[in-house]
Amino acid sequence: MKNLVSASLLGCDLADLKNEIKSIEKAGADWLHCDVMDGVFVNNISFGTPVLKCVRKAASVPMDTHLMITDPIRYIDDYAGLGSDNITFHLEAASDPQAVIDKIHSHGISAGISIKPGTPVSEVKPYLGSVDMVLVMTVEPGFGGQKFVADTLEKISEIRYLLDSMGRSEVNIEVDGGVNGETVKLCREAGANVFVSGSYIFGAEDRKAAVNSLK
Ligand SMILES: O=C(CO)[C@@H](O)[C@H](O)COP(=O)(O)O
Repeated sequence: MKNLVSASLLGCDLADLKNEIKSIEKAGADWLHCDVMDGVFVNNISFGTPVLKCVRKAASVPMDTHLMITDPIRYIDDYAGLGSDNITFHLEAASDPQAVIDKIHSHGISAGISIKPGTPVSEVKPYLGSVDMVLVMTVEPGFGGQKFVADTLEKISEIRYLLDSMGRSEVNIEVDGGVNGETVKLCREAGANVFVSGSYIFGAEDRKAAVNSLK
């Protein structure tokens, strides 16, 4: 399975967004990871539709939208409509996760489901047959620059095992939080193939080398 790097815009200089997008695309990022936070599901507020519309115009690579918001079904039409290629929502934030997956799919785009470090695999298992990606948070969602939580590796292996047993090996497993040149190896060994990175790649002197080290 191909390794992909999804650059988290939360780690860039937001006052220079267009140039930052161009720079990280030139460095080889495969996707742009856009963290939408509502200050309720997580203790932080980031950006929303007005900013992502501008990101879509400035970017050439797929937009990987990560909704860290309560009751995400309310906003699927908006984030699909502005040009997201994938929308990932949190299992913990949705009263009917299957309805959210179906709504994302009704727009003809990829659907991801995410779990926080404390959420067991058993809770996401019922949805493994219908999602295109599982995002395992490797930090508590809300802030960039945190330390990788190694306990999450076991969950990645378990999800990869379940997907393989179901004949769904093509489903991506994405990891997000504290991903760098070292922790990426552990994630890959456990079965992840999409690596979200903010501070490690945007903070690097040589962004191309940093992106390559993740691939
Ligand atoms: O979703 C989040 C945080 O909630 C992430 O996408 C972070 O933005 C990743 O940042 P680093 O840990 O790579 O600095």
